[in-house]
Amino acid sequence: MARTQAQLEKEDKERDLAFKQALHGKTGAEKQGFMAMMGKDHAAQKLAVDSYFKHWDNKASAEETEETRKARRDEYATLTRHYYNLATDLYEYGWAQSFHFCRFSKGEAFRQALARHEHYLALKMNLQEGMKVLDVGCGVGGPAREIAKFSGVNITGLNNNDYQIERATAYAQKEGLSHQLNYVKGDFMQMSFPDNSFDAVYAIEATVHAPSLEGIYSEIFRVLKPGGVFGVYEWLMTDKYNNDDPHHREIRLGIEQGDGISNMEKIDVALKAMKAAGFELELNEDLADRPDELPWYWPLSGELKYMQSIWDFPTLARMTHIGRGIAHRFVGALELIGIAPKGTQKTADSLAVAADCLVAGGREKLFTPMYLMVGRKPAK
Ligand SMILES: CC(C)=CCC[C@@H](C)[C@H]1CC[C@H]2C3=C(CC[C@]12C)[C@@]1(C)CC[C@H](O)C[C@@H]1CC3
Repeated sequence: MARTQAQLEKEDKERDLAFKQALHGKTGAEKQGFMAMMGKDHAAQKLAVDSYFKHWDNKASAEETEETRKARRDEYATLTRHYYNLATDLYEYGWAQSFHFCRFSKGEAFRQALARHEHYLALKMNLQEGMKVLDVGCGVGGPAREIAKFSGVNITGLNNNDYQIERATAYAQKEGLSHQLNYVKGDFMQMSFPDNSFDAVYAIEATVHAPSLEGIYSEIFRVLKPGGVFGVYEWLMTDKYNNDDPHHREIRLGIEQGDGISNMEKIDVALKAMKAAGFELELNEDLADRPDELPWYWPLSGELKYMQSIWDFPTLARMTHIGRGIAHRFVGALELIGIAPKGTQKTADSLAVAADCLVAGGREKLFTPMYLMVGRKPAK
């Protein structure tokens, strides 16, 4: 079916900052994970919940229409911003400060594996000390801090969510990395940076939030200096994904709704988008296809037999069905008595659906969160 191009949403940075202040108050720099979740403004949280879930409630994959999907793409920026308004604390509580998946090696601790995935991208992009680098969709800055330490580069983190920027800024300060890192609020489809600004740009599991891959890759191409390099871990449906198969569609929609994604594409679309944007593709590989003994999705599958370090138990236990069940019911009870804001359990349950669909997508090889592409902007 022919697709109408998504409109870009009009930015309003003052409105977004005021909303961040209203919803998150002082939780941004002062509270962590679970405690931060309890400190939200209830009315503002309701607005974020309604604004996010209006795109998903009563819209099952079997009845999904192109109009429904277009409405999500048209509101990609608001949809993603509110998703992270709702999900950031849960991510930090139940995962880490690096919001991405990774490959796992035997004997390797969870955080070490996350960091290795970040180092691997820096290596493949050949990042060198002193380079001016852009991190597109930087989350709370876990990867930027690691890559800044690993490669000695200076990184600008771009993010459309003020709450994440506040947290990323506080973490950078705490780790004494403020001289190498700075954060900018903005929509990655319409960046405020001039043409030819950066030596390198990377995006770790972030550009999937764009309404169009060609749109985001073209914008990245624009801000890269000639000869500059772009490296990305992309979330994509594989060639095995069949859009006419109801089971496949259910998995894709489950991932999209629980992960704030307006439109997830297949591998061939991403490859064409890189070319159309003007990149010379130097590397493309689905890292999920490597014959690893420990699959990338295992922490979400709750298979603790794969755990490599006993010190990981407190984090990994939270991701199991039991761990999730206890935490989600607990926040549900707090919601009932008015301590947690309304919608906390709904958000957590939606993440749990996403987790199951991510695992199913991984097991059935329908989905990858680590399609690696490295492209270069021609020097002339
Ligand atoms: C959304 C994108 C593009 C990237 C984020 C990838 C992952 C870091 C997240 C995807 C699903 C998330 C879930 C959790 C943490 C972060 C993810 C793995 C939880 C484990 C957080 C704690 C909750 O109780 C359950 C969540 C399940 C999904």
